[in-house]
Amino acid sequence: MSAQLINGKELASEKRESMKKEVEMLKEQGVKPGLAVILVGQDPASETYVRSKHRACENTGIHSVSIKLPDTVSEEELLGHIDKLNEDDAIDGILVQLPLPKHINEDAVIERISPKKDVDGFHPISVGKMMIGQETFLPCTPHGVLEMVRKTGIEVSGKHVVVIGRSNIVGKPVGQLFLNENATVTYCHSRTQNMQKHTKDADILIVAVGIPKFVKDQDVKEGAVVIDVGINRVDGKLCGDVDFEEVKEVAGAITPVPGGVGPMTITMLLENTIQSAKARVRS
Ligand SMILES: Nc1nc2c(c(=O)[nH]1)N[C@@H](CN(C=O)c1ccc(C(=O)N[C@@H](CCC(=O)O)C(=O)O)cc1)CN2
Repeated sequence: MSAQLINGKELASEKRESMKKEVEMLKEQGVKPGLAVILVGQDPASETYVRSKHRACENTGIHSVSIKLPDTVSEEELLGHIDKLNEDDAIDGILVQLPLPKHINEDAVIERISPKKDVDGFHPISVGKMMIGQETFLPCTPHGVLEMVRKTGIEVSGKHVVVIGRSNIVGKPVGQLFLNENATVTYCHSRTQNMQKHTKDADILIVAVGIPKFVKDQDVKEGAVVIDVGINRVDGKLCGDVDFEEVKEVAGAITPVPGGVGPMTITMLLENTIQSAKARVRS
């Protein structure tokens, strides 16, 4: 393997150690950060992520509350739970695990969360502030990607960042965050013509397309940084959107799956919850 391995698990655990100290300091000021996680239905992957979020809170000293609702729950009942959490002074952050069942309007649910507690950074107010570079909660996966690149000592300013994918929770915001850091950003998606022409020109290639091993060695420039946001289960095994075995021979640095972006997603969620609790201290 020629590429440097960007170890998200290690970076995440370093960050969580310093977060523990921040939480201790907040507690000395009489504030225990609190996170509420709402899970609708029984999707096994979502259940795994929610369990990991609660475990991460517990290990960091953050109070966490779990609300589990059946997949038959009405949108109105779900919104009612959010209303109560918006008013709960012990809760600094609220998140609704996505995806939601089809009968529930995801946008309406996200918009019901108070922007002051929007630790997922998905509310239109948070998204708008991020776009114009104002301080706000940043979406966890995109922020985790930027943090990993920075911590690895990779310069972003002036670099060509190519994002494959344009979802609202990863593709679009990750490009915006890198643009805010003065990168030149290109988005590729299912209608992009001659995608390889773009990916081959990337200094930093971020892949969030949801197709197992979509990016091959011939798609990548020698020495490029490759960030794999994909989490796919193939024959019971986890793999990313990048063909790791091939691409590691060409890239300068690469994230693995598992152990790359995933653990950083949860770490940035903890950071947002602590940021929200600090705002509570100031108010
Ligand atoms: N409300 C939200 N819903 C969803 C988000 C989100 O940020 N907010 N993102 C994803 C799922 N997600 C967090 O919720 C998430 C995905 C993956 C991981 C992770 O640590 N993955 C591990 C592998 C774990 C496994 O499946 O065995 C890894 O990559 O090493 C954490 C969080 C969609 N929904």
